[in-house]
Amino acid sequence: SAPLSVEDIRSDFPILEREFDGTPLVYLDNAATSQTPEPVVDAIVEYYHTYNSNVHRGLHQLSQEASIAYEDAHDRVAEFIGASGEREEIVFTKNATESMNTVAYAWGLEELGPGDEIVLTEMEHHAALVTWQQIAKKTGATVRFIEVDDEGYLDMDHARELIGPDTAMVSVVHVSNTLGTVNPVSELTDLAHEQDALIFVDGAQSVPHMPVDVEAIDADFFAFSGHKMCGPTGVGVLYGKKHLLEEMQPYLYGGMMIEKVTFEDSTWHELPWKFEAGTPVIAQGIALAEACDYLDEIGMDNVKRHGEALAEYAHERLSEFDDIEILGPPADDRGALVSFNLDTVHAHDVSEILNAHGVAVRAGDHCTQPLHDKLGVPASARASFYIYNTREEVDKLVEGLEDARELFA
Ligand SMILES: Cc1ncc(COP(=O)(O)O)c(CNc2co[nH]c2=O)c1O
Repeated sequence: SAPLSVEDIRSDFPILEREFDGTPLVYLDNAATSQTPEPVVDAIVEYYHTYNSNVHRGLHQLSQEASIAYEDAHDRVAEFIGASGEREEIVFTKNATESMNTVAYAWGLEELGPGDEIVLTEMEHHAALVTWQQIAKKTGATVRFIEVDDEGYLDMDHARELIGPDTAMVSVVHVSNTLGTVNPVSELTDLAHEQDALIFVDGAQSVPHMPVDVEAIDADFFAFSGHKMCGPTGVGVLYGKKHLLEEMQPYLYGGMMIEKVTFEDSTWHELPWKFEAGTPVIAQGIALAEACDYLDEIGMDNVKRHGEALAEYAHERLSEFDDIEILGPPADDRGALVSFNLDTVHAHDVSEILNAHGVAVRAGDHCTQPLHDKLGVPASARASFYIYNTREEVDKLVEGLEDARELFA
């Protein structure tokens, strides 16, 4: 694909023209949520303007149109991540968190028991860590954590030690939303499968930012959110290998997910509808398919290259300060984000002062409290990049930090 034209891309995001009392917005909080391009907004508006209807093949024209668009959106998302099973391997949820809970309840609650082990990493997002921690408490299973080293990499020797015959599930974040570490998910998948364990990959920070081929990785489950990849809030994706989703029982019951209901019992609809109880995320799912088109038009290799280049530049600029501690791997070996702390200034104050410069970063624990505890920091500030950000915006970040330093000197 042709090299990424940031100027052309920015013209698709009117929000980026916002100013606060004359100070232009510099949006660097993309790991929390990305902005939404006009074609995706237009897809939502077109749905509500022209074919809004409930799905599952009502006999009238509107429902037929909405049903086909919603069902086809599953196929489009499958294609985006290399799932050859198409819609049968793609469940639309409301977000990555719900996708992870779906497997934890529909598989974990049924399959796990005392003696079984769930292997996580110390850098997991709460969406995985708390979910598996609580399922372990309900089932008597044990959660274990692969250690993270001082550079923010997984200790793979420890991984090989932990993943063993008692391991039932490995759950690993593909790209850490705090450290920017890109984990070796193919290697971890091999380690899990050697022990007849399953692996769940949290792709919330990878699917939006790089080419992902779930079958090349051979992950059993993969989760991500539409709102981090130019889609709307309200739609997440659970990819699961077809045979696993076939074997799993639903954990949310109601309409749409059934085949036959009697007063005594019920049978379930085919995949993926078995896992989509009630009226689904229709407009959001259709818009997510549009977001896949938008990103593929740019080219995921370009998206990856652009985000990593900005993170590398930010890392280099921040490294000019001897009072800034950067979390995670070196500049040239990370995803599209940089978390850091400015000595003497709490991350929240950094974020406040950056906001006064129009710069939007996230400050806090980024839903990785145990990791921050391990690192010995209560919080961090995080700049995270996407397709519409520029080097000049990184420079604005640095200017804001220089102001923060002076204010708190
Ligand atoms: C690695 C990772 N996993 C799971 C989630 C959950 O996604 P959700 O269900 O759509 O919320 C996030 C969201 N991370 C962040 C959300 O806000 N700031 C963040 O860093 C994430 O970064």
